[in-house]
Parts: sequence; structure tokens; C-alpha cells
Amino acid sequence: MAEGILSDSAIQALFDAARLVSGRPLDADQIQPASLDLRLGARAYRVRASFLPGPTATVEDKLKRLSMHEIDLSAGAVLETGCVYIVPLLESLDLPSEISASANPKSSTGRLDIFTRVMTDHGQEFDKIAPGYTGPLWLEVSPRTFPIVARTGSRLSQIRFRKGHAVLGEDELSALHTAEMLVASETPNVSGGGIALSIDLMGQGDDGLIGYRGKHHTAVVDVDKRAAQEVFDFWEPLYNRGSADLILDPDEFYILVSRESVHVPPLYAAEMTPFDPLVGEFRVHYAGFFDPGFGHSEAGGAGSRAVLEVRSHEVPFILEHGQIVGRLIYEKMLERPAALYGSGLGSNYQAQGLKLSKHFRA
Ligand SMILES: Nc1ccn([C@H]2C[C@H](O)[C@@H](COP(=O)(O)OP(=O)(O)OP(=O)(O)O)O2)c(=O)n1
Repeated sequence: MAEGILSDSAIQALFDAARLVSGRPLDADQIQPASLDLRLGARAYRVRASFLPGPTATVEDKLKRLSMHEIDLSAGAVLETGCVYIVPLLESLDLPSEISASANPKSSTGRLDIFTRVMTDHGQEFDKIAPGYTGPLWLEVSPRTFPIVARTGSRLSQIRFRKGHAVLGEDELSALHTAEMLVASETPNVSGGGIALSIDLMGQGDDGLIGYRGKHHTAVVDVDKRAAQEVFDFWEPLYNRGSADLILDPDEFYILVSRESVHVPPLYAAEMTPFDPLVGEFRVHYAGFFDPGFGHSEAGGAGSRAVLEVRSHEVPFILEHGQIVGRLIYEKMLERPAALYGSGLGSNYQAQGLKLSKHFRA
């Protein structure tokens, strides 16, 4: 059996065969080169704390006991920071037995520090969908830094479908790097199943901008509105003042950028591992799916950096320029996507440097 990640055309075929079902037609740009964006349904349930259904229960069973309040999302509603909401998704699955899936926040969601995880009935892990799963999908949503406005149809999370297991081993990864230059580094560090990304704290432009720290007690961000907010109402810029380092405060959220540009060739998809306990007491906060074609020069992506959402654990931590902060795992596609990231898909982050989410004016 050929193994790998399903492309845009294969996702469309799942939908056509009613293996992927939605009460509404799919949005025109909902299918991405190697993933499908998931849409919020009609209601959000405010719960006291996050939970997993476990092998004997459905999410609905648990909600009957745990929900404190129901919110109508049809006209949009504010979801507050520090609160946990459970939202049924418009999409549900009836997967063939050889197809599994995994979910992840969209990059725009991670950049807003909105914590999201997908749950399935009887699920014992977040964001993992067992082969052959039949049933609804639910999203846990918890805004961490900014209160948000979301509504039925808002797309916060995405799902990748796969057949079998097609993650590249370290030898294959090194060979692909030699052929295709996956991260622009003369001394690539391949270990732990992935290729390392390090942090850029030298900064950009004359003033040496290295990143942003999220402000507290801000106005709300509407997740469906592009370029609607002023950067400085929500973010404090951070500059390199000579030392090319940054002390991470454990209570703060940072947007930083990788030193290397990243390349995902058309026949591969990548994923940034969210946490590498060997590199320090901080983490790249959200795992990220990297689409086929991201940073690919034929798709207009030469020089695309990875944007990193970073938090420290428990203690303040000094991050230094060039320090490894995450790893990219590469996986084979089952076939080349019909459209690559960046090529006419309304992609927001191709050829990016240090870039906040699309909600802020550039
Ligand atoms: N931590 C991350 C995660 C992803 N990306 C890049 C690689 C992805 O190919 C690209 C787009 O990611 P998503 O599809 O998750 O993002 P959105 O759906 O929000 O953006 P778009 O509308 O551009 O697809 O962003 C990044 O720079 N840093």
C-alpha cells in the first residue's frame, strides 16, 4: 500500500464519497494543499475545565455533565481569555479503515495565542483521529492572550489525512536536505527525527526588530477579519539592543522568527514539533503544519521563514540568537497537490519574514 498524506484532490474525493461530511457546502478555499480547514458549528459550550471523553463516552455525554452555559455562535460571540469552550464542528467523518487523521491549530490561530485541540467521541488523545473513525468532531477553544470574536463557520483548526506512516527517517531526511535544501543552513542539525530550526534574535531593519510580545487587557480580535487591527494596540515590539538575546517571561506570549528559511518541496508536507524538552525550559507553543510548496521558489516562496510562537515554562529563560527552538518533521505526500501553498490560494504567509497573523495591518 502506498503511504503518505492525502492531497487536496484526495480530500475532495473523501468529501465526494461522503467520507467527510458537512451540513454546508465547503468554502471555496477550505481545502488546502495537504489539509482541510475545520469550521465552527452553531454553539459553544463553556466548561470549567478541559477534558477528554475516554473510551466509554462521547463528547456529548461528557458535555451533559460539564457544560455550564451554551453560547449561540450564529451571529458571532466573544470568547474570553482564560476560559475553555467546546464547539461542535460543521465537519464530521466516516473514514475508510486505512485512513487516519491529525489536527492542528491553523497558523493564524497559533499566532493569536488561541489554544485549540480537536476531540473525537471515545478519544483518549487530543488532535489524533483513529483510522476508520466515524462520528462528529469537536473543538476545544481557549483564547490565552486576546479575547476573540468567532462565529459559525470560523476556521481555527485544520486536519490532515494520511494512509499508513510516511515520516522520513533521519537518513532520508538528510538526503532530501542535500537535494532540496530544506532549511537554509550550512550545518543542518538532523536528529530526534527532524531537522532543527533556530531562533533569529539579530533582528530586522535598521532598528533590529526581533519580535513582538502580546499585550494584556486588549480589545477583541475578530478571527474572520483581515488587516482590521493596529499592531501596537495588541503587541509590544521587541528590539535587539546589542546582545541578541531575549529573556522570556513565563507569563508572556512572544512571536519570533526562525533564523533559517524553510522549504517544503511539493511531494512532502512538514510539521514543526511543538516541544523539545532537550532544548530548554521553553517551548514553541503551537505545533504547525507546513504546507507542500511553503518556501518553494516555483510557488513564490524563496526565503520564507517560520514564525514561532514561544512561551517559557515556569521560570524566566534567556533565549540566545541561533539557539535551536524546534524541529521540522517531513512526511511524504501520497501525490503532488493540485495547488501548492502560495500559488493563488490566498495564502497569507508565503515568503514571510517576521509576520504577525493576518488580522493585523502590516
Ligand atoms: N508555526 C508556524 C506554522 C506554520 N507556518 C507557515 C507554514 C504554513 O504552510 C503556513 C500557513 O499555515 P496554515 O495553513 O496553518 O495557516 P493559515 O491557514 O492561518 O494561513 P493561510 O490562510 O495562509 O493558509 O504558515 C509558520 O510560518 N509558522
